[in-house]
Amino acid sequence: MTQPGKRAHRPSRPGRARPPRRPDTPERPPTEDPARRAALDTLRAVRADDAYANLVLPKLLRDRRISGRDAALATELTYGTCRAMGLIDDILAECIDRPLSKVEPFLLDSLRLGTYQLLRTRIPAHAAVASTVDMVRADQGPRPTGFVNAVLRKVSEKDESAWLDQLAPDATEDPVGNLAARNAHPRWIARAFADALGTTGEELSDALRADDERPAVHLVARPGEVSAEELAAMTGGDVAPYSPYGVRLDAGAGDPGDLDPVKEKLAGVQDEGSQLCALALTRPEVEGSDLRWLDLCAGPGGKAALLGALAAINAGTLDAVEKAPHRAKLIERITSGLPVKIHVADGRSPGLEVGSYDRVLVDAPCTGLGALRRRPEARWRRQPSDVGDLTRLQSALLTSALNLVRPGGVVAYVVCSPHLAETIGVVSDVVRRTGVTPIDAREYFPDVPDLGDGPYVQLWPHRHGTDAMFCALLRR
Ligand SMILES: C[S@@+](CC[C@H](N)C(=O)[O-])C[C@H]1O[C@@H](n2cnc3c(N)ncnc32)[C@H](O)[C@@H]1O
Repeated sequence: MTQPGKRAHRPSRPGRARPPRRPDTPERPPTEDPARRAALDTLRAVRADDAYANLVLPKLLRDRRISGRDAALATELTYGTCRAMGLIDDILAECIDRPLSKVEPFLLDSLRLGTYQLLRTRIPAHAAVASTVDMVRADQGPRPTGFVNAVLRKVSEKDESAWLDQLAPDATEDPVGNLAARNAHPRWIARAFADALGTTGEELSDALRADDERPAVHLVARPGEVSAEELAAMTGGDVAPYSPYGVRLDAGAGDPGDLDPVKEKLAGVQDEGSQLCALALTRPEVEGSDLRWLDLCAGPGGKAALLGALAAINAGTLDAVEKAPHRAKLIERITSGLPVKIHVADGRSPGLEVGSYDRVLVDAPCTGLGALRRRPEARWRRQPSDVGDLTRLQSALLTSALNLVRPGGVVAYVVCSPHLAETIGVVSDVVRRTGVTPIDAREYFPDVPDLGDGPYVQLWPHRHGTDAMFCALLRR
């Protein structure tokens, strides 16, 4: 299944044909099977409109007033199907005698949802098949129901482990391909993880498994507003192990946007790894002034809000640069009341005073391979060809940051990816070209274990329970 060149790992996207509109509108809860209907409609939006499941589904659940067990089931089915999409398609391809690209798109969405239920849930096979057939009949009439029924019955003849025994590459000949298949990851991403970890053994398996699990929600307490302990008490969460502002909630804790402290802007939703990388920028000593901070890629503003609150406490300011105007608006909303000035500009030439900042954050655009667990469909959408353009942009942004920071000041280069080209590759190249000095970043992640040999820090879900954030600290 995941052998190189044997089959593309991107799930089939058979066109954008839209199914006939159903009589239900998003404002009226569907009468039958609201959970599966919400999951199916989200899968359709992900396929047809390149939508993000974690944006579409919560809105759809709210609009249709779906809550409780139905909401939990819809979430499990949607995110689970998205995460396992490549594996599901490889299995479906074994059960259908024409290419998946020739299967009517709406039927393929339904088959994917049915297959996920058969493989990875405790829903009885007859219920998984019957509920899928019912939805197909309700949408498309009786004609395709025989086909759907027959395909799902074939899928149900084996469990996931038996399918993997048939489809996964041999573990001895291709350990990376085998682990990729067994943890529903594209092979190139498993390879990138293996390269960053320096192993194709057990730790790679742990990393891929952790990446396939639904993550805990992390909150950040706004410095100066509320402490992590108070936030934990308000939300029923646990104080996070490493960030002094962090709180962790259970993976199934519902929509964190509904929590009062988040609504009242006492707290935000932010991975603990992101908090640690933003804090690492503020921790190395700088001689002299320490009042002017810059965030060069600031949208949507999570780190800018944390840095802005810390700058406020120190009577400093933060300039926040963002290229996309709509994302600059999000920074405006999240940092209102803080000493943050927003510039809609290209960070490569933002028109700011050269050599004038004490600390600069470059939280560069990246593949996001470090946050795949939070974006269920992303692993199948990203392509290896994305990496080259991104590393060129990352290098240019880091070079610009080094130009904007004053001598003796600090730059933090951060990406949410463990891909070596985006991490050590970019930083080593810029260090070589500019002659700046890397600082041992591990010192500024106090009490965080398993940080390797330095000087850069790579966090991991399986080691730290955070996204796989990378952080390099450089002194000009
Ligand atoms: C990884 S995100 C930053 C996340 C942000 N720091 C946070 O914590 O919320 C990268 C951001 O850089 C922006 N961006 C992309 N190219 C840029 C450029 N040339 N100059 C400035 N910003 C850019 C993207 O629009 C995106 O908002």
